[in-house]
Order: sequence, then structure tokens, then C-alpha cells
Amino acid sequence: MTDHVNGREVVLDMLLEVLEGDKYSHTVLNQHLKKHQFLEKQERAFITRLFTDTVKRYLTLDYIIEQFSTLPVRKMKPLIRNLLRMSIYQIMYMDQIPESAVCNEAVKLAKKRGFSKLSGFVNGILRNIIREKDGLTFPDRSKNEVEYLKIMYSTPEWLVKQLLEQYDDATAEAVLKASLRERETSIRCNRAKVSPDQLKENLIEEGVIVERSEYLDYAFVIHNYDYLDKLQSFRQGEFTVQDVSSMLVCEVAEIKESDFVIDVCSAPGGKSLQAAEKARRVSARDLTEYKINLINENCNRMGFTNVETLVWDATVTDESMINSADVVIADLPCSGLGVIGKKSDIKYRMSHEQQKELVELQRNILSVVQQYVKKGGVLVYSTCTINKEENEENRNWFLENYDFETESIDPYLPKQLQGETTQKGYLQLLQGVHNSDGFFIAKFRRK
Ligand SMILES: C[S@@+](CC[C@H](N)C(=O)[O-])C[C@H]1O[C@@H](n2cnc3c(N)ncnc32)[C@H](O)[C@@H]1O
Repeated sequence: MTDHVNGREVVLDMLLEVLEGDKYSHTVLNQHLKKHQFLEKQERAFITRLFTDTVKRYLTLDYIIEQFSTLPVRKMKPLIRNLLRMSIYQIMYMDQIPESAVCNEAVKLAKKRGFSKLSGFVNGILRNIIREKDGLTFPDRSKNEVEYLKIMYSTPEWLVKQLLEQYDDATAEAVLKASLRERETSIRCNRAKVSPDQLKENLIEEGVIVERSEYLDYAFVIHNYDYLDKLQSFRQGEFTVQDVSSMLVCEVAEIKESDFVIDVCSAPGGKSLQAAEKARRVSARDLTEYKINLINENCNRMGFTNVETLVWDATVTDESMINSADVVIADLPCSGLGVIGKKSDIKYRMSHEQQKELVELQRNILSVVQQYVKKGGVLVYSTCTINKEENEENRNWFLENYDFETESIDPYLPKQLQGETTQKGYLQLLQGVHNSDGFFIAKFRRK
């Protein structure tokens, strides 16, 4: 640790912002890493892991705390409960850190932040856990499967129940397990600038570890870099961060050189910029100026001139676009359950009520944007969730209500992903089952 910045204190502040406030974990992490860009790579990695994993596992950590405290976690001072959470995470899951150091640092931090009177309480709980951690007990699976999965995979009860209702037990558990795994950075090669092989070479030269995706030859997973802006290949627009699942949208859309594509919910521009590699013209829209600027920044970095950006609410019909698009991409707001491994606070904030509102919004947007598709043109509906109400059920609703038909998407998918549903024009990817995030894609063609 450096003299000036205490990594643990940085994490404590971040936890307070996310678990006690209303900020999103990935936003808070990006802000703090940017602020502490001068720190050693190793220390930034420590901050990243301690913060993201404490958030990811906080229900499990609270369950452990309550075995050693008569005061329920919810009644503790916010600073104290988050200090305990992050300290127990280090004791339970970070073997290389001496337990006594964790305890001493926690006591020092409690005092520094004005809780001298509670430093003995913190010390007592942590020392007891260190002593008894091998004998900890967890819920009995045979008595209560839901409670077991909730605590072991730190996932709210309603969500565990939904997964068990919608998928078989083994699949639900695989999804939950995958959501706790450390996530790598997935990238897409900008083939308008560089070939995938050349990009791989460039990254290796910059000291990055690169693995090609089993699904697409221009998708990679990268490790061993500090931050993206430090890489010349990133600054020069040779790649963008995007999960391979999301790249399949443009594959399935079958975009041609002469095509006009409208991407109705497009920020930060992943699919629009991929479409721009092939299409004549792309109209990339989103709700706010801030979001549109994100697309513009990415567009400039990656060097595209055929993308027009526009602030436009997708629930409002743009009369000028009716029957005009060869392809409409509707990558809509959703419950995000396919990316809870990357943005774990989603699993604590989402609710079934919100999912129902999202289904309404998705249907509302689809009913508007389907008008933009030319006769014979394509609409691709996608989400980064695994909730069937937002995915398969919306697909069925769309087919019942609009003059579109389905077709097999097998010609655009790798062999491993082809199956019964892809012949009917849709694909549900699941984290832990597939080698990607959870993601849904459905293709429709206007009759
Ligand atoms: C799943 S994200 C899109 C990701 C993007 N397609 C990509 O690949 O980078 C959904 C987007 O929908 C936008 N959005 C939400 N409601 C909207 C609306 N009514 N009209 C337009 N965009 C909206 C959000 O701002 C968000 O950027």
C-alpha cells in the first residue's frame, strides 16, 4: 500500500456509496479507479477485487456476521457493517492476506472514521470469525433449497425462486455460480481498422494476455492490462469492449453493404458500431444527450463516419422513419440478469414488479419501432437478461400482434449454439451454461 492512499478505506467509501446509497457499482468503480490512476497496478487490482466481490457476496457475508453478532446487521451503523463485510471477505476468500493484518486494519479504520467506541466490537467479531471459520454452518439444502441458494450465491430470495421456476435446478445453480466468478474483459475487434489476427499480435506486444472466443473469430477475452486507455490499440480504436453474446445480434441481423440500419436504444454504441462496419448508414438513437455523447466518443475513436446519432425516445413514433429501415435493432432496456456477474448490484435492486414494468416498456417500444422496418426487412429484438417474461414471452406476444414471421438463425451462429429454438429464430444464452453473458436474441422478418 502507498503512504497516501489506503486501498481499504477507498473500498469502504465505495461500498457506502453502493450498498448504502443508490449508485451503481460499475460507475463507482470506474470513478474511483480513474481518481486513483497513479496507484500501482497491483493495488488497483486489490481495490477492484475487494470492492466487486464484497458487493457480489454481501448476503453471504451478512449471514456469517450474524452467526457472531447478537445485533442484526441491518441495525448496525452503515460504516461498521460495511467494514465488517469487506474484512470478512478478505478473511474468507483472500488467502494471501494475513488474517491479523485484516483485523488490525479494520480496527484502525473504525477509529479513523470516528467509531473508536465500536472498534472493540469490530475486533471481537473478526477475531471470533478467524478462530471459528472452519466450523461455520450454512443453511441445510435438504431442508430449504431456496434459502441455501440465496445464502451460498448471495442472491435475493425472489430471484432464486424465479430461476428455479423458469429453469431446471442444475441450470439455475449454474447461472448463480457463474454470477460469482471473476469476469474477464470481452472485446470486439474493429475490423474496419485491423484484422483480428493483427489485433491479437498488437495486444500481445503490449503485454496483454489474449484468448479468442470459441463463438466468433473477431471476439477476444483479455487479461493482464492495467486500464484500457493505457493501451495504444484501444486509443487507436482497434477494439471496443463488448460481450460476444451481444456481437451475435449483428450476425443474426444479416446486415448488407447497402443497408440502412436503425438502432433504437443504442448507447454506448456496441451494436451500432458493429453494424457500421458493414452497413451504408446507421441511425443510432438513445434517450439523452449524455448517452448520445457516449456513442459519439466511441464513433470518433473507432473512426466511423456512417453513423448518425440522435436523441430520440423510442416510445415515440418518428414518422420520417416509417417503412425505411432494412434492419431495426431493438436492444432494449431490461432487468439485466444476464450480466449480474459484471454488475452485481443489479441482483439486489431488481424486483419482479420492475420486471413487469420493463415488459410493458419493451412491448411499447417494439410496437413503435416495428413500423420502421421495410417490407422484407429485419427486426432483431435483444436483451441482456435471462427472464423468460421479457424474452420468450415477449417474442410470442410480438408474433401474435404484428405482421412478421420467424426464420432460422442457424446460418449465422456457430455450431455449438445451434439448436431447437434457433431454428425458430431465437436464442437464449445463459451465463454458466454458455461461454458468454446471459443474453437473448430473436429475429423477425416483415412479411
Ligand atoms: C441495453 S442498453 C443498449 C446497449 C447498446 N445497444 C449497445 O450495444 O451498446 C439500453 C439503452 O436503452 C436506452 N433507453 C431506455 N429507454 C429508452 C427510450 N425510451 N428510448 C430510447 N432509448 C432508451 C438506455 O439509455 C440504454 O442506453
